[in-house]
Amino acid sequence: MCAAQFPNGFLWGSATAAYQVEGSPLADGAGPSIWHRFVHTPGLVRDGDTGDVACDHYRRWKEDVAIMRRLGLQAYRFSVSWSRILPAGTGHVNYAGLDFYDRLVDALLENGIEPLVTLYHWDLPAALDDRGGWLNPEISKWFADYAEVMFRKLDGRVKKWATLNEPWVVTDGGYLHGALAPGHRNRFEAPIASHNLLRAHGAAVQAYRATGRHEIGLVVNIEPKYRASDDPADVAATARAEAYMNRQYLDPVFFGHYPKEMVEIFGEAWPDWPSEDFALIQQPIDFLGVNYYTRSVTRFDANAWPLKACAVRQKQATYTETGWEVFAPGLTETLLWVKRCYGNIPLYVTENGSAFFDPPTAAKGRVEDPLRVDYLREHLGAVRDAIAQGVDVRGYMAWSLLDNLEWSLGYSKRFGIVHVNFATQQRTPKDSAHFYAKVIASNGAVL
Ligand SMILES: OC[C@@H]1[C@@H](O)[C@H](O)[C@@H](O)c2nc(CNc3ccccc3)cn21
Repeated sequence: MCAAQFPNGFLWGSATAAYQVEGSPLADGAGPSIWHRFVHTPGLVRDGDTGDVACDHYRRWKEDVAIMRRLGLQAYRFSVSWSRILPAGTGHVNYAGLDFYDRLVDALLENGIEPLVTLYHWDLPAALDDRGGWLNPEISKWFADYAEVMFRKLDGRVKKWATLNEPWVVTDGGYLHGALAPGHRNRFEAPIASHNLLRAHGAAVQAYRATGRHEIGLVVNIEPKYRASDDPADVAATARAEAYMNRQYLDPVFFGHYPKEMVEIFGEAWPDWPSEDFALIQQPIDFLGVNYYTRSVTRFDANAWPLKACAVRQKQATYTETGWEVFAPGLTETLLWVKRCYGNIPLYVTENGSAFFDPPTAAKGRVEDPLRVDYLREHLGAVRDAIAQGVDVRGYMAWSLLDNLEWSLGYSKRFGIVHVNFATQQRTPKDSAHFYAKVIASNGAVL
């Protein structure tokens, strides 16, 4: 393999998530999700933005598949809205909701695009939140039953499934700091939600082994932690941050136990877990999805709750609109770290991307986004470097296909390689999309 090339069969794609792009949250019998509730609670989302319309992908999916085809995408990672399938989260199946994903998958396959399906990307049915949601241990069965409905409908046409997207964000954002749905701020709830997310992941993998015939994995966000100094307090803070964000989910799945730092971080709020839970959590998976955006240079901070650690801004670095340092070597390091710590399990970079302000371009039909092109080029080079060092990376999904609802930040941050005019819903591939198309067509040789 030439150093400048990616392996034959490397899977080039892009990614979205249901609540961020679909719109029509209650159409055709769908039930509300916790994000539908969250965005309609005044003051929680910037500018009062909601996912009521978003990118109108629920209605414009054919147009969006055609855009993917024109860009030469080989794969499309998307998530299923649980409450479209099971409006109350359990029980009655809403066949109109199933039909939407059935048609989308068929259209992708007809256009030579492989679907990668995420079962949970943060949009819990509101009816299940009313029953405790991720705090109720029964959710492992609720989730497995939902997953089985999807497996029976789509498995075979869908050959790569992911149970959860970023359990760390679900817990840290939704239960510890409260910036994301369902907006709890409770250090006793966070570990329970985390643990039940992992139990639900394990139960869904078990269900897949009984009904599915292809591959299933987990998607985690990994942000490599670099210590700000050799001061023992900074070294310890960095170890806590790495355990909390990067190992809290991988250690249970691969080793059957939590990092030892979790007790130190949560103290009395960290329960003694039933040992039988880890047999469920440790179901073997076929691949790991890694979402990488940035790194964190980390120091001790006595006031930073609960980690007593914080990030140190880097003077010479470029930062994105979300305040994340552009640091492509961190992606190589992350992929090598996963291989070193957990073995050479097949990896997909399931999300990588950047939010930059896209200045209005004089040329009609063109959106110049040079900073996003640079970010993409540098990070694809980082993936290639990890592959050259023996990491089994099998694909890359650019985040995101479309500008979309950036959760509590509303539409203020644009990650898309395709621009969306939310007033008209017009899609315009950005320069980054045209660059990515050339990368795909050459299997990375243009990098
Ligand atoms: O923020 C960009 C994307 C977001 O739109 C996706 O839905 C989500 O999967 C996603 N995860 C990250 C990385 N993790 C993260 C870290 C801190 C706060 C929020 C997300 C970035 N993104």
